[in-house]
Amino acid sequence: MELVLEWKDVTYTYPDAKGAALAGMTLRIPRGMKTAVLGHNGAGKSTLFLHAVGILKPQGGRVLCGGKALDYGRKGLQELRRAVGLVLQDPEQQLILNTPREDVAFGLRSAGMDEETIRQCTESALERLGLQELADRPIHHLSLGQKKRTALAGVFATRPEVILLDEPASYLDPASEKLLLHSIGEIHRAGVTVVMATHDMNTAYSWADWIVVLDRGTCRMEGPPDQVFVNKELMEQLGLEIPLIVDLWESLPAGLREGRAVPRNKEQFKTYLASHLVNGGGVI
Ligand SMILES: Nc1ncnc2c1ncn2[C@@H]1O[C@H](COP(=O)(O)OP(=O)(O)OP(=O)(O)O)[C@@H](O)[C@H]1O
Repeated sequence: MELVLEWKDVTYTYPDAKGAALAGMTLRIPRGMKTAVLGHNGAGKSTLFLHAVGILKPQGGRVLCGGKALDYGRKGLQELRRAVGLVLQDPEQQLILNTPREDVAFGLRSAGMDEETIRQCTESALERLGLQELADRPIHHLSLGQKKRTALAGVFATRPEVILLDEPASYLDPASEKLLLHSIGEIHRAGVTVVMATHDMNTAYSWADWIVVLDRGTCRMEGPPDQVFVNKELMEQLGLEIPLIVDLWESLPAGLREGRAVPRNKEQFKTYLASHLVNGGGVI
């Protein structure tokens, strides 16, 4: 498993804070996978991300990108920010210019690209995220979901190896969340490793290939979703919900489940039920 990012025993305490935000954080993000970072409020998700882009520097331990320890010199940080993009939870903190087209181009200009490349990369990012029709609309006229997709387009346009999304779906209605998840899928299909902090266990289970579970500044579990979520005891201990699909699956008689992987999404579950249950519950 090739790793794109790694935290090794990282500790960090904010100035004036009582306890450590990261208290010996050791975790791995595999290259190319869709990773969900789970954990309660205050578990350390945002602090983890701020370390990945070098905004915060470990007080103990190390952060690695592509197998190399981060270099906090000016050049090292410039390189790191080309490799790792961060999309903040609140797009208002990320969007600077007046329209999506101007804002996406601004990020590329800051990265020192020539005007023709800026134009091409801007158009391609807007198209990939389905924003062409909104490209020249004033940003303050966009909905929250559209602003979030614009912020994502700005980060994606610079073509980082990995994009970290800090609770991207927060405050979105289901339709806007679906659109945003589609956009995130497009970015992953374009070859970017995508890492998403989320409180939504159902989305994490269906969406992610790799799950990390944080608790009080440490990583308590990492692995594929079907291995992580079957550890009911730990999930309960951490007060995290079991995804509905896993819960329903486990309520089926053991004989029906034996030797089968837990369905990953509603469609797989429905297909399974349709082929195994007939006439109001009889088992074929
Ligand atoms: N700027 C800060 N100054 C002091 N303490 C902070 C600061 N930012 C975060 N903390 C503390 O560090 C710990 C980890 O916070 P962090 O924001 O990383 O958690 P989180 O998992 O992202 O939480 P949430 O789900 O609420 O966004 C918490 O105890 C929090 O109160």
